[in-house]
Amino acid sequence: MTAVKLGLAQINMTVGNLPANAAKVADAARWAHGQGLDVLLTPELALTGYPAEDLLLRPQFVRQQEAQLGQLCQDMASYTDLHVVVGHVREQGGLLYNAASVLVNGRILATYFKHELPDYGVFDEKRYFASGRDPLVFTVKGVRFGLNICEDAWFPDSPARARAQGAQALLVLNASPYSLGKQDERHAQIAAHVAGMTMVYLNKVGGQDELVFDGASFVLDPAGGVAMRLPVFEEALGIVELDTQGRPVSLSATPHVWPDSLEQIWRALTLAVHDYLAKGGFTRAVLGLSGGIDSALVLALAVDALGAANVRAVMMPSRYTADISLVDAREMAQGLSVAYEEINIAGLVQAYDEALAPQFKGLPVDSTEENIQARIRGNLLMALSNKSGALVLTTGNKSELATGYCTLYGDMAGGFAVIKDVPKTLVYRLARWRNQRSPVIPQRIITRPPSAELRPDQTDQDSLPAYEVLDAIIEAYVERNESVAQIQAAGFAPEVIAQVVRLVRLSEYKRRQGAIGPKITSRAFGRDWRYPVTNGFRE
Ligand SMILES: Nc1ncnc2c1ncn2[C@@H]1O[C@H](COP(=O)(O)OP(=O)(O)OC[C@H]2O[C@@H]([n+]3cccc(C(=O)O)c3)[C@H](O)[C@@H]2O)[C@@H](O)[C@H]1O
Ligand SMILES: Nc1ncnc2c1ncn2[C@@H]1O[C@H](COP(=O)(O)OP(=O)(O)OP(=O)(O)O)[C@@H](O)[C@H]1O
Ligand SMILES: NC(=O)CC[C@H](N)C(=O)O
Repeated sequence: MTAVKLGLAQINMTVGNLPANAAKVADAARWAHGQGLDVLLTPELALTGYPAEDLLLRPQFVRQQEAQLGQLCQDMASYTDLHVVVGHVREQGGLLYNAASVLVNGRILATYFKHELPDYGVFDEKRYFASGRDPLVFTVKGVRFGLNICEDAWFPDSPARARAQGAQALLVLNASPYSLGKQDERHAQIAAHVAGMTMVYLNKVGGQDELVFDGASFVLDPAGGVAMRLPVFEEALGIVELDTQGRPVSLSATPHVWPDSLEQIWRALTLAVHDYLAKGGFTRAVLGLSGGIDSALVLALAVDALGAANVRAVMMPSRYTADISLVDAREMAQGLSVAYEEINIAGLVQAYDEALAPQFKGLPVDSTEENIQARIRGNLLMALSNKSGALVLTTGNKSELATGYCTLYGDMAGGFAVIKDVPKTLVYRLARWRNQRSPVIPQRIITRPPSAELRPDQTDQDSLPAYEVLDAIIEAYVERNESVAQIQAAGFAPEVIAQVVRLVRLSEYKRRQGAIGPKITSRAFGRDWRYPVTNGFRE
Protein backbone atom coordinates (compact mmCIF):
# COMPACT_ATOMS: atom_id res chain seq x y z
CA MET A 1 0.00 0.00 0.00
CA THR A 2 1.38 3.42 -0.95
CA ALA A 3 2.18 5.65 1.97
CA VAL A 4 4.25 8.41 0.34
CA LYS A 5 4.60 9.64 -3.23
CA LEU A 6 8.02 11.08 -3.95
CA GLY A 7 9.17 13.05 -6.99
CA LEU A 8 12.63 13.41 -8.52
CA ALA A 9 13.41 16.62 -10.40
CA GLN A 10 16.54 15.97 -12.45
CA ILE A 11 16.92 19.54 -13.64
CA ASN A 12 19.51 21.75 -15.31
CA MET A 13 20.48 24.79 -13.24
CA THR A 14 22.67 27.75 -14.22
CA VAL A 15 25.44 28.65 -11.82
CA GLY A 16 24.80 32.05 -10.30
CA ASN A 17 21.38 32.67 -11.89
CA LEU A 18 19.46 32.66 -8.62
CA PRO A 19 16.04 33.78 -9.95
CA ALA A 20 16.16 31.30 -12.85
CA ASN A 21 17.17 28.44 -10.57
CA ALA A 22 14.45 29.29 -8.06
CA ALA A 23 11.93 29.40 -10.92
CA LYS A 24 13.04 25.92 -12.04
CA VAL A 25 12.51 24.55 -8.56
CA ALA A 26 9.11 26.27 -8.36
CA ASP A 27 8.11 24.79 -11.75
CA ALA A 28 9.03 21.31 -10.56
CA ALA A 29 7.07 21.91 -7.34
CA ARG A 30 4.02 22.95 -9.36
CA TRP A 31 4.30 19.67 -11.27
CA ALA A 32 4.70 17.72 -8.01
CA HIS A 33 1.68 19.42 -6.51
CA GLY A 34 -0.34 18.64 -9.63
CA GLN A 35 0.69 14.98 -9.35
CA GLY A 36 -0.39 14.86 -5.73
CA LEU A 37 3.15 14.13 -4.49
CA ASP A 38 4.22 14.39 -0.85
CA VAL A 39 7.95 14.94 -1.31
CA LEU A 40 10.03 16.50 -4.12
CA LEU A 41 13.81 16.25 -4.44
CA THR A 42 15.94 18.79 -6.28
CA PRO A 43 19.74 18.57 -6.88
CA GLU A 44 22.59 19.55 -4.58
CA LEU A 45 22.95 23.34 -4.36
CA ALA A 46 20.05 23.75 -6.77
CA LEU A 47 19.65 27.40 -5.92
CA THR A 48 23.24 28.55 -6.52
CA GLY A 49 24.10 25.97 -9.19
CA TYR A 50 27.18 23.76 -8.82
CA PRO A 51 30.02 24.54 -8.60
CA ALA A 52 29.52 28.21 -7.81
CA GLU A 53 33.28 28.51 -7.08
CA ASP A 54 34.43 31.89 -5.76
CA LEU A 55 30.97 33.43 -6.11
CA LEU A 56 30.59 31.76 -2.73
CA LEU A 57 33.22 34.10 -1.29
CA ARG A 58 31.05 37.12 -2.11
CA PRO A 59 28.86 38.08 0.84
CA GLN A 60 26.37 39.70 -1.52
CA PHE A 61 25.93 36.46 -3.45
CA VAL A 62 25.22 34.56 -0.26
CA ARG A 63 22.78 37.25 0.93
CA GLN A 64 20.87 37.35 -2.36
CA GLN A 65 20.71 33.58 -2.36
CA GLU A 66 19.25 33.54 1.16
CA ALA A 67 16.61 36.09 0.10
CA GLN A 68 15.80 33.97 -2.96
CA LEU A 69 15.32 30.93 -0.73
CA GLY A 70 12.84 32.86 1.45
CA GLN A 71 10.95 34.00 -1.64
CA LEU A 72 10.89 30.47 -3.05
CA CYS A 73 9.52 29.17 0.22
CA GLN A 74 6.67 31.70 0.03
CA ASP A 75 6.03 30.99 -3.66
CA MET A 76 5.47 27.31 -2.86
CA ALA A 77 3.35 27.89 0.24
CA SER A 78 0.10 27.08 -1.53
CA TYR A 79 1.27 23.54 -2.40
CA THR A 80 -0.19 22.21 0.83
CA ASP A 81 1.88 19.57 2.61
CA LEU A 82 4.32 19.16 -0.31
CA HIS A 83 7.82 18.76 1.17
CA VAL A 84 10.33 20.25 -1.26
CA VAL A 85 13.99 19.46 -0.54
CA VAL A 86 16.11 22.31 -1.89
CA GLY A 87 19.91 22.56 -1.95
CA HIS A 88 21.31 25.98 -0.98
CA VAL A 89 24.15 27.57 0.96
CA ARG A 90 23.71 28.81 4.51
CA GLU A 91 25.91 31.16 6.49
CA GLN A 92 25.86 30.49 10.20
CA GLY A 93 28.24 31.61 12.92
CA GLY A 94 30.60 33.10 10.34
CA LEU A 95 30.88 29.78 8.48
CA LEU A 96 29.35 28.74 5.18
CA TYR A 97 27.64 25.37 4.75
CA ASN A 98 26.60 23.31 1.75
CA ALA A 99 23.03 22.84 2.93
CA ALA A 100 19.64 21.43 2.02
CA SER A 101 16.32 22.43 3.53
CA VAL A 102 12.92 20.80 3.64
CA LEU A 103 10.36 23.47 2.70
CA VAL A 104 6.71 22.85 3.47
CA ASN A 105 3.63 25.06 3.78
CA GLY A 106 5.65 28.26 3.45
CA ARG A 107 8.24 27.50 6.12
CA ILE A 108 11.55 25.70 6.55
CA LEU A 109 10.89 22.43 8.39
CA ALA A 110 14.56 21.52 8.85
CA THR A 111 18.00 22.18 7.38
CA TYR A 112 20.86 19.73 6.86
CA PHE A 113 24.54 20.63 6.47
CA LYS A 114 26.69 18.37 4.27
CA HIS A 115 29.19 16.34 6.32
CA GLU A 116 31.78 15.13 3.81
CA LEU A 117 33.34 17.84 1.66
CA PRO A 118 35.15 16.58 -1.46
CA ASP A 119 38.45 18.29 -2.01
CA TYR A 120 40.08 16.17 -4.71
CA GLY A 121 39.90 15.94 -8.49
CA VAL A 122 37.69 18.76 -9.72
CA PHE A 123 36.25 19.47 -6.28
CA ASP A 124 37.20 22.30 -3.95
CA GLU A 125 34.54 22.27 -1.28
CA LYS A 126 36.85 22.79 1.69
CA ARG A 127 37.84 26.11 0.18
CA TYR A 128 34.30 27.34 0.81
CA PHE A 129 32.41 25.20 3.27
CA ALA A 130 32.57 24.00 6.85
CA SER A 131 31.40 20.45 7.60
CA GLY A 132 28.06 19.80 9.23
CA ARG A 133 27.87 17.29 12.07
CA ASP A 134 24.22 16.39 12.64
CA PRO A 135 22.06 13.88 10.81
CA LEU A 136 18.63 14.94 9.60
CA VAL A 137 15.66 12.60 9.63
CA PHE A 138 12.11 13.86 9.01
CA THR A 139 8.79 12.07 8.85
CA VAL A 140 6.17 12.32 6.12
CA LYS A 141 2.95 10.29 6.51
CA GLY A 142 4.69 7.93 8.90
CA VAL A 143 7.73 7.23 6.66
CA ARG A 144 11.09 8.32 8.05
CA PHE A 145 13.42 10.01 5.54
CA GLY A 146 17.12 10.61 6.06
CA LEU A 147 18.93 13.32 4.09
CA ASN A 148 22.48 13.21 2.69
CA ILE A 149 24.29 15.39 0.20
CA CYS A 150 26.41 13.72 -2.51
CA GLU A 151 29.84 12.95 -1.02
CA ASP A 152 28.16 12.01 2.30
CA ALA A 153 26.93 8.76 0.76
CA TRP A 154 30.43 7.91 -0.53
CA PHE A 155 31.42 7.27 3.09
CA PRO A 156 29.75 4.95 5.61
CA ASP A 157 29.29 7.44 8.44
CA SER A 158 26.50 9.78 7.26
CA PRO A 159 24.19 7.03 5.92
CA ALA A 160 24.82 5.05 9.13
CA ARG A 161 23.87 8.03 11.29
CA ALA A 162 20.66 8.54 9.34
CA ARG A 163 19.89 4.83 9.74
CA ALA A 164 20.61 5.06 13.48
CA GLN A 165 18.01 7.87 13.67
CA GLY A 166 15.43 5.52 12.17
CA ALA A 167 15.64 6.51 8.48
CA GLN A 168 13.82 4.01 6.26
CA ALA A 169 14.64 5.81 3.03
CA LEU A 170 17.76 7.89 2.40
CA LEU A 171 17.38 10.89 0.10
CA VAL A 172 20.68 11.91 -1.53
CA LEU A 173 20.96 15.22 -3.40
CA ASN A 174 23.84 15.23 -5.89
CA ALA A 175 25.93 17.33 -8.18
CA SER A 176 28.07 14.49 -9.49
CA PRO A 177 29.87 15.24 -12.75
CA TYR A 178 30.21 12.71 -15.55
CA SER A 179 33.30 10.85 -16.57
CA LEU A 180 33.63 7.50 -18.31
CA GLY A 181 32.58 4.70 -15.96
CA LYS A 182 31.25 7.14 -13.34
CA GLN A 183 27.81 5.53 -13.06
CA ASP A 184 29.32 2.17 -12.06
CA GLU A 185 31.64 3.96 -9.65
CA ARG A 186 28.72 5.71 -7.94
CA HIS A 187 26.89 2.46 -7.48
CA ALA A 188 29.97 0.67 -6.21
CA GLN A 189 30.81 3.47 -3.76
CA ILE A 190 27.36 3.97 -2.34
CA ALA A 191 25.41 0.68 -2.40
CA ALA A 192 27.02 -0.92 0.66
CA HIS A 193 26.62 2.24 2.77
CA VAL A 194 22.87 2.49 2.23
CA ALA A 195 22.03 -1.23 2.52
CA GLY A 196 18.79 -1.87 4.37
CA MET A 197 17.30 1.52 3.41
CA THR A 198 15.71 2.62 0.18
CA MET A 199 18.02 5.14 -1.45
CA VAL A 200 16.85 7.86 -3.80
CA TYR A 201 19.84 9.35 -5.66
CA LEU A 202 18.94 12.58 -7.45
CA ASN A 203 21.62 14.13 -9.63
CA LYS A 204 21.70 17.37 -11.58
CA VAL A 205 22.07 17.46 -15.35
CA GLY A 206 23.76 19.92 -17.72
CA GLY A 207 27.03 21.50 -18.72
CA GLN A 208 28.92 23.91 -16.50
CA ASP A 209 32.22 25.11 -17.96
CA GLU A 210 34.57 22.11 -17.76
CA LEU A 211 32.04 19.83 -16.11
CA VAL A 212 29.08 18.01 -17.55
CA PHE A 213 26.49 16.44 -15.26
CA ASP A 214 24.76 13.36 -16.60
CA GLY A 215 21.75 13.15 -14.29
CA ALA A 216 21.25 9.36 -14.36
CA SER A 217 19.38 9.59 -11.05
CA PHE A 218 18.43 6.21 -9.60
CA VAL A 219 16.58 4.44 -6.81
CA LEU A 220 17.95 1.44 -4.88
CA ASP A 221 15.58 -0.80 -2.97
CA PRO A 222 16.66 -1.89 0.54
CA ALA A 223 18.24 -5.05 -0.90
CA GLY A 224 20.45 -2.93 -3.21
CA GLY A 225 18.58 -3.62 -6.45
CA VAL A 226 18.21 -0.77 -8.95
CA ALA A 227 14.48 -0.06 -8.90
CA MET A 228 14.51 2.93 -11.21
CA ARG A 229 16.94 5.01 -13.23
CA LEU A 230 16.14 8.27 -14.99
CA PRO A 231 17.51 9.06 -18.46
CA VAL A 232 21.05 10.35 -18.93
CA PHE A 233 22.10 13.80 -20.17
CA GLU A 234 18.59 15.25 -20.22
CA GLU A 235 16.17 16.80 -17.80
CA ALA A 236 13.66 14.33 -16.40
CA LEU A 237 10.99 14.00 -13.77
CA GLY A 238 10.29 10.73 -11.99
CA ILE A 239 7.92 9.44 -9.34
CA VAL A 240 8.47 6.67 -6.83
CA GLU A 241 5.76 5.51 -4.44
CA LEU A 242 6.89 4.11 -1.11
CA ASP A 243 5.02 1.83 1.29
CA THR A 244 4.71 2.40 5.03
CA GLN A 245 8.22 0.92 5.52
CA GLY A 246 9.68 3.29 2.93
CA ARG A 247 10.08 0.51 0.34
CA PRO A 248 9.46 1.28 -3.35
CA VAL A 249 6.17 -0.19 -4.49
CA SER A 250 5.53 1.67 -7.69
CA LEU A 251 7.78 3.57 -10.07
CA SER A 252 7.12 5.88 -12.98
CA ALA A 253 9.98 4.43 -15.00
CA THR A 254 11.67 1.05 -15.28
CA PRO A 255 15.47 1.08 -15.00
CA HIS A 256 16.78 3.10 -17.90
CA VAL A 257 19.44 1.25 -19.93
CA TRP A 258 22.82 2.99 -20.17
CA PRO A 259 23.84 4.04 -23.65
CA ASP A 260 27.19 2.49 -24.63
CA SER A 261 30.32 4.44 -23.77
CA LEU A 262 30.69 6.14 -27.17
CA GLU A 263 27.10 7.35 -27.11
CA GLN A 264 27.60 8.56 -23.53
CA ILE A 265 30.63 10.60 -24.61
CA TRP A 266 28.80 11.97 -27.64
CA ARG A 267 25.90 13.08 -25.51
CA ALA A 268 28.20 14.50 -22.83
CA LEU A 269 30.09 16.59 -25.40
CA THR A 270 27.01 17.87 -27.22
CA LEU A 271 25.32 18.80 -23.94
CA ALA A 272 28.51 20.56 -22.82
CA VAL A 273 28.70 22.59 -26.06
CA HIS A 274 25.01 23.39 -26.02
CA ASP A 275 24.96 24.57 -22.42
CA TYR A 276 28.26 26.46 -22.60
CA LEU A 277 26.89 28.55 -25.45
CA ALA A 278 23.27 28.80 -24.29
CA LYS A 279 24.12 29.69 -20.68
CA GLY A 280 26.70 32.22 -21.89
CA GLY A 281 24.23 33.93 -24.22
CA PHE A 282 25.59 32.55 -27.52
CA THR A 283 23.57 30.80 -30.20
CA ARG A 284 26.13 30.33 -32.96
CA ALA A 285 29.57 28.83 -33.40
CA VAL A 286 32.31 29.06 -36.02
CA LEU A 287 35.29 26.77 -36.61
CA GLY A 288 38.14 26.15 -39.00
CA LEU A 289 37.42 23.09 -41.14
CA SER A 290 40.64 21.62 -42.49
CA GLY A 291 39.63 18.35 -44.11
CA GLY A 292 41.24 16.56 -41.13
CA ILE A 293 39.57 14.36 -38.55
CA ASP A 294 39.62 16.69 -35.52
CA SER A 295 37.79 19.62 -37.07
CA ALA A 296 35.44 17.18 -38.81
CA LEU A 297 34.51 15.62 -35.47
CA VAL A 298 34.04 19.02 -33.82
CA LEU A 299 31.83 20.15 -36.69
CA ALA A 300 29.64 17.04 -36.34
CA LEU A 301 29.40 17.58 -32.57
CA ALA A 302 28.59 21.27 -33.01
CA VAL A 303 25.81 20.53 -35.48
CA ASP A 304 24.28 17.91 -33.17
CA ALA A 305 24.55 20.35 -30.25
CA LEU A 306 23.43 23.59 -31.89
CA GLY A 307 21.70 22.72 -35.15
CA ALA A 308 23.19 23.15 -38.64
CA ALA A 309 21.74 26.64 -39.02
CA ASN A 310 23.88 27.86 -36.10
CA VAL A 311 27.25 26.52 -37.23
CA ARG A 312 29.65 28.09 -39.71
CA ALA A 313 32.69 26.25 -41.13
CA VAL A 314 35.60 28.08 -42.69
CA MET A 315 38.22 26.38 -44.86
CA MET A 316 41.41 28.44 -45.07
CA PRO A 317 43.72 26.75 -47.56
CA SER A 318 47.41 27.58 -47.86
CA ARG A 319 49.95 26.35 -50.38
CA TYR A 320 50.34 23.16 -48.30
CA THR A 321 46.66 22.28 -48.28
CA ALA A 322 46.06 19.10 -50.28
CA ASP A 323 43.29 19.15 -52.90
CA ILE A 324 41.57 16.29 -51.11
CA SER A 325 41.35 18.44 -47.96
CA LEU A 326 39.32 21.01 -49.87
CA VAL A 327 37.18 18.37 -51.53
CA ASP A 328 36.45 16.61 -48.22
CA ALA A 329 35.77 19.85 -46.29
CA ARG A 330 33.28 20.97 -48.97
CA GLU A 331 31.61 17.57 -49.05
CA MET A 332 31.21 17.45 -45.29
CA ALA A 333 29.85 20.99 -44.97
CA GLN A 334 27.43 20.40 -47.82
CA GLY A 335 26.25 17.09 -46.37
CA LEU A 336 25.51 18.76 -43.04
CA SER A 337 23.99 21.89 -44.62
CA VAL A 338 26.16 24.26 -42.59
CA ALA A 339 27.30 27.65 -43.83
CA TYR A 340 30.67 27.10 -45.48
CA GLU A 341 33.20 29.50 -46.91
CA GLU A 342 36.77 29.47 -48.10
CA ILE A 343 39.36 32.12 -47.34
CA ASN A 344 42.69 31.53 -49.03
CA ILE A 345 45.52 32.50 -46.68
CA ALA A 346 48.40 32.19 -49.17
CA GLY A 347 48.53 35.98 -49.68
CA LEU A 348 48.51 36.67 -45.94
CA VAL A 349 51.28 34.12 -45.35
CA GLN A 350 53.32 35.80 -48.06
CA ALA A 351 52.73 39.22 -46.52
CA TYR A 352 54.03 37.94 -43.16
CA ASP A 353 57.05 36.37 -44.84
CA GLU A 354 57.84 39.64 -46.57
CA ALA A 355 57.33 41.72 -43.45
CA LEU A 356 59.64 39.47 -41.45
CA ALA A 357 62.19 38.88 -44.22
CA PRO A 358 64.73 41.42 -42.86
CA GLN A 359 64.54 39.95 -39.36
CA PHE A 360 64.67 36.32 -40.56
CA LYS A 361 67.44 36.89 -43.12
CA GLY A 362 69.89 33.97 -43.19
CA LEU A 363 67.82 31.87 -40.78
CA PRO A 364 66.42 28.46 -41.76
CA VAL A 365 62.71 27.93 -42.24
CA ASP A 366 61.33 26.05 -39.21
CA SER A 367 58.18 25.77 -37.08
CA THR A 368 58.06 29.59 -36.93
CA GLU A 369 56.60 29.66 -40.42
CA GLU A 370 54.25 26.77 -39.59
CA ASN A 371 52.93 28.65 -36.60
CA ILE A 372 52.36 31.81 -38.63
CA GLN A 373 49.90 29.87 -40.81
CA ALA A 374 48.07 28.55 -37.75
CA ARG A 375 48.02 32.07 -36.25
CA ILE A 376 46.65 33.65 -39.43
CA ARG A 377 43.79 31.15 -39.30
CA GLY A 378 43.21 31.83 -35.60
CA ASN A 379 43.20 35.54 -36.27
CA LEU A 380 40.67 35.24 -39.10
CA LEU A 381 38.37 33.04 -37.01
CA MET A 382 38.49 35.51 -34.12
CA ALA A 383 37.65 38.34 -36.54
CA LEU A 384 34.65 36.38 -37.81
CA SER A 385 33.65 35.80 -34.21
CA ASN A 386 33.96 39.48 -33.31
CA LYS A 387 31.91 40.54 -36.29
CA SER A 388 29.19 37.91 -36.11
CA GLY A 389 28.96 37.04 -32.43
CA ALA A 390 29.59 33.36 -33.12
CA LEU A 391 31.88 31.62 -30.64
CA VAL A 392 35.05 30.00 -32.01
CA LEU A 393 35.24 26.29 -31.22
CA THR A 394 38.79 24.99 -31.04
CA THR A 395 39.58 21.54 -32.34
CA GLY A 396 42.66 20.34 -30.42
CA ASN A 397 42.39 16.84 -28.90
CA LYS A 398 43.86 15.52 -25.65
CA SER A 399 46.86 13.87 -27.33
CA GLU A 400 47.85 17.20 -28.91
CA LEU A 401 47.30 19.21 -25.75
CA ALA A 402 49.26 16.68 -23.73
CA THR A 403 52.28 16.99 -26.01
CA GLY A 404 51.99 20.67 -26.96
CA TYR A 405 51.35 19.72 -30.58
CA CYS A 406 49.35 22.88 -31.18
CA THR A 407 50.07 26.56 -31.71
CA LEU A 408 49.47 29.22 -29.07
CA TYR A 409 47.26 32.00 -30.48
CA GLY A 410 46.91 29.79 -33.59
CA ASP A 411 44.76 26.67 -33.59
CA MET A 412 44.49 27.18 -29.81
CA ALA A 413 42.69 30.51 -30.30
CA GLY A 414 39.01 30.26 -29.43
CA GLY A 415 36.37 30.04 -26.76
CA PHE A 416 35.53 26.41 -26.09
CA ALA A 417 37.79 23.40 -26.65
CA VAL A 418 35.21 20.74 -27.46
CA ILE A 419 37.48 17.66 -27.65
CA LYS A 420 40.32 18.73 -25.36
CA ASP A 421 39.73 15.64 -23.17
CA VAL A 422 39.29 13.24 -26.11
CA PRO A 423 42.49 11.34 -27.01
CA LYS A 424 43.17 10.99 -30.75
CA THR A 425 42.38 7.25 -30.81
CA LEU A 426 38.99 8.05 -29.27
CA VAL A 427 38.49 10.82 -31.86
CA TYR A 428 38.53 8.10 -34.54
CA ARG A 429 36.23 5.78 -32.59
CA LEU A 430 33.73 8.59 -32.05
CA ALA A 431 33.83 9.55 -35.73
CA ARG A 432 33.07 5.96 -36.77
CA TRP A 433 30.34 5.67 -34.15
CA ARG A 434 28.66 8.87 -35.37
CA ASN A 435 28.87 7.78 -39.00
CA GLN A 436 27.09 4.52 -38.14
CA ARG A 437 24.04 6.52 -37.03
CA SER A 438 24.10 8.57 -40.23
CA PRO A 439 27.12 9.28 -42.43
CA VAL A 440 28.31 12.84 -41.77
CA ILE A 441 32.11 12.59 -41.94
CA PRO A 442 33.48 11.64 -45.37
CA GLN A 443 35.20 8.28 -45.13
CA ARG A 444 38.52 9.56 -46.48
CA ILE A 445 38.80 12.04 -43.59
CA ILE A 446 38.79 9.04 -41.25
CA THR A 447 41.19 6.86 -43.24
CA ARG A 448 43.86 9.33 -44.38
CA PRO A 449 46.98 9.77 -42.19
CA PRO A 450 46.63 12.77 -39.83
CA SER A 451 48.61 15.85 -40.88
CA ALA A 452 48.83 19.43 -39.70
CA GLU A 453 49.50 20.45 -43.36
CA LEU A 454 51.89 23.18 -42.25
CA ARG A 455 54.78 22.06 -44.47
CA PRO A 456 55.11 19.75 -47.49
CA ASP A 457 54.16 16.08 -46.94
CA GLN A 458 53.94 16.54 -43.17
CA THR A 459 52.29 13.87 -41.00
CA ASP A 460 51.74 13.92 -37.23
CA GLN A 461 53.94 10.85 -36.86
CA ASP A 462 56.99 12.86 -38.03
CA SER A 463 56.94 14.46 -34.57
CA LEU A 464 54.90 12.16 -32.35
CA PRO A 465 54.79 8.42 -31.52
CA ALA A 466 51.98 6.37 -33.08
CA TYR A 467 48.73 7.54 -31.48
CA GLU A 468 47.93 4.08 -30.02
CA VAL A 469 51.23 4.24 -28.13
CA LEU A 470 51.00 7.93 -27.27
CA ASP A 471 47.46 7.66 -25.92
CA ALA A 472 48.26 4.61 -23.81
CA ILE A 473 51.22 6.39 -22.25
CA ILE A 474 49.21 9.57 -21.65
CA GLU A 475 46.43 7.59 -20.01
CA ALA A 476 48.90 5.83 -17.70
CA TYR A 477 50.86 8.99 -16.85
CA VAL A 478 48.06 11.57 -16.69
CA GLU A 479 44.95 9.65 -15.71
CA ARG A 480 46.50 6.99 -13.48
CA ASN A 481 49.54 8.91 -12.21
CA GLU A 482 51.77 5.94 -13.05
CA SER A 483 55.55 6.22 -12.74
CA VAL A 484 57.85 5.90 -15.72
CA ALA A 485 58.95 2.48 -14.36
CA GLN A 486 55.35 1.26 -14.21
CA ILE A 487 54.68 2.37 -17.78
CA GLN A 488 57.89 0.68 -18.90
CA ALA A 489 56.82 -2.53 -17.16
CA ALA A 490 53.65 -2.44 -19.30
CA GLY A 491 55.90 -2.88 -22.35
CA PHE A 492 56.49 0.64 -23.68
CA ALA A 493 59.94 1.68 -24.91
CA PRO A 494 61.87 3.82 -22.38
CA GLU A 495 62.87 6.45 -24.95
CA VAL A 496 59.24 6.87 -26.10
CA ILE A 497 57.99 7.22 -22.51
CA ALA A 498 60.73 9.75 -21.81
CA GLN A 499 59.76 11.75 -24.91
CA VAL A 500 56.07 11.83 -23.94
CA VAL A 501 56.71 12.69 -20.28
CA ARG A 502 59.03 15.47 -21.34
CA LEU A 503 56.50 16.90 -23.81
CA VAL A 504 53.76 16.79 -21.17
CA ARG A 505 55.98 18.72 -18.77
CA LEU A 506 57.19 21.26 -21.33
CA SER A 507 53.72 22.09 -22.64
CA GLU A 508 52.12 22.99 -19.32
CA TYR A 509 52.37 26.69 -20.16
CA LYS A 510 50.35 26.15 -23.32
CA ARG A 511 47.54 24.30 -21.59
CA ARG A 512 47.27 27.11 -19.04
CA GLN A 513 46.56 29.53 -21.86
CA GLY A 514 44.17 27.30 -23.75
CA ALA A 515 40.38 27.42 -23.83
CA ILE A 516 38.42 25.38 -21.33
CA GLY A 517 36.55 22.28 -22.49
CA PRO A 518 34.52 19.39 -21.11
CA LYS A 519 35.96 16.62 -18.95
CA ILE A 520 34.94 13.11 -20.02
CA THR A 521 37.82 10.96 -18.74
CA SER A 522 38.82 10.20 -15.18
CA ARG A 523 41.37 13.02 -15.34
CA ALA A 524 41.21 15.95 -17.71
CA PHE A 525 43.62 18.84 -18.21
CA GLY A 526 42.04 21.76 -16.36
CA ARG A 527 40.64 21.91 -12.82
CA ASP A 528 41.62 18.30 -12.48
CA TRP A 529 45.30 18.69 -13.35
CA ARG A 530 47.13 21.39 -11.42
CA TYR A 531 50.74 21.07 -12.40
CA PRO A 532 53.31 23.78 -11.88
CA VAL A 533 54.44 25.48 -15.09
CA THR A 534 57.88 26.12 -13.66
CA ASN A 535 58.73 22.58 -12.74
CA GLY A 536 62.17 21.12 -11.95
CA PHE A 537 61.00 17.58 -11.15
CA ARG A 538 62.48 14.76 -13.25
CA GLU A 539 61.60 11.13 -12.67
N1 LIG B 1 57.68 27.82 -20.34
C1 LIG B 1 57.13 28.73 -21.15
N2 LIG B 1 56.27 29.64 -20.64
C2 LIG B 1 55.65 30.54 -21.44
N3 LIG B 1 55.85 30.60 -22.77
C3 LIG B 1 56.71 29.72 -23.32
C4 LIG B 1 57.37 28.74 -22.56
N4 LIG B 1 58.14 27.99 -23.38
C5 LIG B 1 57.97 28.50 -24.61
N5 LIG B 1 57.12 29.54 -24.59
C6 LIG B 1 56.62 30.36 -25.72
O1 LIG B 1 55.90 29.52 -26.60
C7 LIG B 1 56.46 29.58 -27.92
C8 LIG B 1 56.34 28.20 -28.56
O2 LIG B 1 54.98 27.80 -28.65
P1 LIG B 1 54.23 27.92 -30.02
O3 LIG B 1 54.44 29.27 -30.63
O4 LIG B 1 52.82 27.48 -29.83
O5 LIG B 1 54.97 26.91 -30.99
P2 LIG B 1 55.74 25.51 -30.87
O6 LIG B 1 55.32 24.73 -29.72
O7 LIG B 1 57.20 25.75 -31.01
O8 LIG B 1 55.27 24.83 -32.21
C9 LIG B 1 53.95 24.34 -32.43
C10 LIG B 1 54.02 22.85 -32.77
O9 LIG B 1 52.71 22.36 -32.91
C11 LIG B 1 52.56 21.73 -34.18
N6 LIG B 1 51.20 22.01 -34.61
C12 LIG B 1 50.82 23.30 -34.79
C13 LIG B 1 49.52 23.56 -35.17
C14 LIG B 1 48.63 22.52 -35.31
C15 LIG B 1 49.08 21.23 -35.09
C16 LIG B 1 48.11 20.13 -35.20
O10 LIG B 1 48.43 19.05 -35.75
O11 LIG B 1 46.99 20.33 -34.74
C17 LIG B 1 50.38 20.98 -34.73
C18 LIG B 1 53.58 22.35 -35.08
O12 LIG B 1 53.89 21.49 -36.15
C19 LIG B 1 54.72 22.57 -34.09
O13 LIG B 1 55.45 21.37 -33.94
C20 LIG B 1 57.87 30.02 -27.71
O14 LIG B 1 58.38 30.67 -28.85
C21 LIG B 1 57.75 30.97 -26.52
O15 LIG B 1 57.30 32.23 -26.94
N1 LIG C 1 43.16 24.60 -44.17
C1 LIG C 1 42.52 24.88 -43.05
N2 LIG C 1 41.34 25.52 -43.10
C2 LIG C 1 40.64 25.79 -42.00
N3 LIG C 1 41.07 25.48 -40.78
C3 LIG C 1 42.24 24.86 -40.66
C4 LIG C 1 43.03 24.53 -41.78
N4 LIG C 1 44.13 23.92 -41.33
C5 LIG C 1 44.03 23.88 -40.00
N5 LIG C 1 42.89 24.44 -39.58
C6 LIG C 1 42.38 24.58 -38.21
O1 LIG C 1 43.43 24.35 -37.28
C7 LIG C 1 43.20 23.13 -36.58
C8 LIG C 1 44.52 22.40 -36.40
O2 LIG C 1 44.65 21.70 -37.56
P1 LIG C 1 45.81 20.96 -38.19
O3 LIG C 1 45.46 20.63 -39.61
O4 LIG C 1 47.01 21.78 -38.01
O5 LIG C 1 45.91 19.65 -37.35
P2 LIG C 1 44.95 18.50 -36.83
O6 LIG C 1 45.11 18.45 -35.40
O7 LIG C 1 45.28 17.30 -37.63
O8 LIG C 1 43.42 18.92 -37.08
P3 LIG C 1 42.50 18.38 -38.20
O9 LIG C 1 42.43 16.91 -37.96
O10 LIG C 1 41.20 19.07 -38.00
O11 LIG C 1 43.18 18.75 -39.47
C9 LIG C 1 42.18 22.36 -37.42
O12 LIG C 1 41.43 21.43 -36.70
C10 LIG C 1 41.35 23.49 -37.98
O13 LIG C 1 40.39 23.94 -37.04
N1 LIG D 1 29.22 17.15 -5.19
C1 LIG D 1 29.91 16.16 -4.67
O1 LIG D 1 29.99 15.96 -3.43
C2 LIG D 1 30.57 15.27 -5.68
C3 LIG D 1 31.55 14.25 -5.14
C4 LIG D 1 31.23 12.84 -5.51
N2 LIG D 1 32.20 11.93 -5.03
C5 LIG D 1 30.91 12.62 -6.97
O2 LIG D 1 31.63 12.88 -7.89
O3 LIG D 1 29.88 12.09 -7.21
